[in-house]
Amino acid sequence: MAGLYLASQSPRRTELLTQVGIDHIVVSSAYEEANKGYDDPIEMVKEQALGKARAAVGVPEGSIVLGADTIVVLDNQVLGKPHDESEARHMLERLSGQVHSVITGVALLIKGQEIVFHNETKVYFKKLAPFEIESYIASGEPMDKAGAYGIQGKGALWVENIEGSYTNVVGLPVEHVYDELCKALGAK
Ligand SMILES: Cc1cn([C@H]2C[C@H](O)[C@@H](COP(=O)(O)OP(=O)(O)OP(=O)(O)O)O2)c(=O)[nH]c1=O
Repeated sequence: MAGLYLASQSPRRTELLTQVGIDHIVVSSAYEEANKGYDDPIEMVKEQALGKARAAVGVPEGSIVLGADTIVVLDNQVLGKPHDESEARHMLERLSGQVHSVITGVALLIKGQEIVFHNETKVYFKKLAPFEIESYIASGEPMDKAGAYGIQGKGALWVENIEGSYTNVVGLPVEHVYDELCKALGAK
């Protein structure tokens, strides 16, 4: 297989690929994310993922490139990464006791094709007490994560149930990526 280049600075995405044995090289992307101006959250994450993949830096000709973008959607409103602690607090207060979706858009540039897809997971959140939100914010965990929580960290305490892919919530639906890679390479 041609080399796979992951155009992402997210430590979770490279960890997930490594965990399932998909060899890859991490590179940066010159793409500037812009979460505004989209009516449809699914179109938005797909566009952002494609933008990140297309703008991957230092990728040799003929390589496979992977870009991804993850958001939380609650009541048709998009929650991205919080800009500051007060935004993180506001997001967690809104997620408390509710069901939300985590949507990841994925773009694969492979053999001259652009394969773009998304994956959606429903997440059922417990009710959070104010002291829990405050200590979570103090831990610093929310700040680089869509919706201000990490299911793979302390946020796991608040997740009652999920419907769909767990790895999708963490930032990359590896089972879906694997299937698309196999299809594109004619391996399965
Ligand atoms: C909901 C949720 C999100 N996240 C993370 C995954 C993503 O890294 C992040 C969403 O931000 P993204 O903009 O998708 O990704 P990123 O900025 O971290 O990395 P890059 O653009 O370079 O690829 O939220 C978790 O780690 N756990 C969770 O439970």
